[in-house]
Amino acid sequence: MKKILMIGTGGTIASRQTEQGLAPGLSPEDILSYIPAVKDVCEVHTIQVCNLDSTNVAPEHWKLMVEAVEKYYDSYDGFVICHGTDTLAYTAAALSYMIQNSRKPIVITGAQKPINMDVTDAKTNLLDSFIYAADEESQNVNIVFDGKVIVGTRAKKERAKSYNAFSSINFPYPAVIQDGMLVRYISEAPCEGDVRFYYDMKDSVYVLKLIPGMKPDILPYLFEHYDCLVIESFGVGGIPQNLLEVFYAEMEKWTAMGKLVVMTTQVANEGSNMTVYEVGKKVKQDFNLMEAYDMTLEATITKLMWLMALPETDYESMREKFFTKINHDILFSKRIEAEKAFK
Ligand SMILES: NC(=O)C[C@H](N)C(=O)O
Repeated sequence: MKKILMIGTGGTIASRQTEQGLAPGLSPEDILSYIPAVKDVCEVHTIQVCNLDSTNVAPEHWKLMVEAVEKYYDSYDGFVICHGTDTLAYTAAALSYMIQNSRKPIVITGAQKPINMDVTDAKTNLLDSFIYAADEESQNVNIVFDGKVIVGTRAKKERAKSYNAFSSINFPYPAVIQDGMLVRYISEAPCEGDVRFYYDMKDSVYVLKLIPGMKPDILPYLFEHYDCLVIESFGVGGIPQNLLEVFYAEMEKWTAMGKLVVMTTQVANEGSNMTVYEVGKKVKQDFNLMEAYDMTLEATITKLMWLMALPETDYESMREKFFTKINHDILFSKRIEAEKAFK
């Protein structure tokens, strides 16, 4: 029987009703006691690294999760992390960069309703997670939620209340769990070589969401105070005319300092392509801007945090690494090649 370590971090799954509203209070052992059927799936031990509503989860807590996985990596066959849903997609993406090439599965799950409620998705999500974690083929970082498996870099919380809170963006669901049975649609070759753990994440990233009529006055502040600016543009990508003058002036300084600007889109599905419209093509040409293409915003942000913390990484190698696929995060390799030719 497989040995799985369950790592508690808090979230609704671990929450109790209090006078101030729902708050995490259950221990991993308490949570586990609600799914006695797990004894037929795998042997589970538990630890807790924090007990937070995931609104409060930050890079320092990702580090605690990575530490727990590394410390117990050789003693267990897989890991199930219980997490709040609000920032679960960020944590799954962050852990995809912080724990790479793991032959053992790291499964992240949570729930929309506490496990101690009569009507809850928590029991199914948790039991499904153990079923997935105990499967021989499972590896790397994945989310198990509402009967679906979502690759760690591909999730987005798209529903605030429903049980099907997460969607897989620009990537298929590799597996589903139906009536306690794992159905795998996509198999991949087992990871070879050693698992790699990373601890440093540089959080000097700002996400600027464009709105119609936005004024350029915020740009100099952002360019001065952050090492990386992710611009959530409209459609396939472009910069509005009225921002351009300030944008160009700041970009000259910014790129000379080796800081990063990455363009992405507010549209959840299908990704960016700045070369389509005049509003995007020229800016991209002039500044050799990076584009997130089909990556999720969560993956884009956490990949940049990971990249910026790597030792002695210059702009060109950061750019190269940003476009290198990790845990299925980016697929538009043809476009990337075109982009290289485009420079
Ligand atoms: N469903 C949930 O888990 C939401 C909760 N606020 C959290 O993210 O911790």
